Amino acid sequence: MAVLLEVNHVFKTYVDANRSLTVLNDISFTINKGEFVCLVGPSGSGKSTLLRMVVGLDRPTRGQIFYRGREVNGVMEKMAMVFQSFALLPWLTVMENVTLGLEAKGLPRQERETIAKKYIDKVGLDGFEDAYPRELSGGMKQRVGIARALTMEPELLCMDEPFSALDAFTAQNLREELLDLWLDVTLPVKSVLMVTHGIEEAVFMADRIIVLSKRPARILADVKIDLPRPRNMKDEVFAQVTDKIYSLLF
Ligand SMILES: Nc1ncnc2c1ncn2[C@@H]1O[C@H](COP(=O)(O)OP(=O)(O)OP(=O)(O)O)[C@@H](O)[C@H]1O
Repeated sequence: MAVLLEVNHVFKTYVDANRSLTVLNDISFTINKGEFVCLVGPSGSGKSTLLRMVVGLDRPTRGQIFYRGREVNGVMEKMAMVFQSFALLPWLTVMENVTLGLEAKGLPRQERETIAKKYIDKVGLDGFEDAYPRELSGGMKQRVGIARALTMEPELLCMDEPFSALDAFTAQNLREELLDLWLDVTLPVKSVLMVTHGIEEAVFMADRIIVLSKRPARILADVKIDLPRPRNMKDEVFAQVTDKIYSLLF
């Protein structure tokens, strides 16, 4: 199976004038083409730090991260990020927010808007192109965040707690839609790496769950989730798998 991402003995220590804080302690794993991988762990264990390094927004103190064999050093093509806080610019419309990354790439306006429209439609925001973020619900704002990431046509979509700011009903709808997007063969997204606090969410979505220890984080387990899809959170086996992950953490 093709390896997309390789995280190789990564350490991260934050150093400032008064202290040094080791957050990640020798993290290694790979993500294959086609996999949906969730990263879970206690608060402050360095999950967001790891994700930021994967997409090139930060650098390991030691160790290396490779994307298709090329070392990640700065933001790379083929990867895009969706943030918990949506990260929308309030003074821009949906269309303008979605085209931001394409603008940074220097694409002409017409082309930007054609690509953006495709993904605005894919996430169900057709008709909201001229709306401003303040006019949107939380779920719609995150749809904008997802559409913006998709315009980068990533193979690996990285997501940092993308549903945790949403109400339960909206979050579940978006989880199911995200799985549809991941399985949609017309889209470039092949694999997903998602950080989450929710063990149930991870078991619902992932092929594999990587469990981190408390800080400085090591990998406690890399658990394959073999449940058939679509998964049902009310199933007995679902509860058993969820309990197994909880027991690793608590
Ligand atoms: N730029 C930074 N400078 C110094 N310390 C930082 C920086 N970014 C994060 N940290 C610290 O590193 C630790 C890990 O943070 P991180 O956000 O990666 O954890 P997390 O597992 O994603 O947490 P949570 O689940 O609460 O979101 C925290 O103690 C945080 O305060």
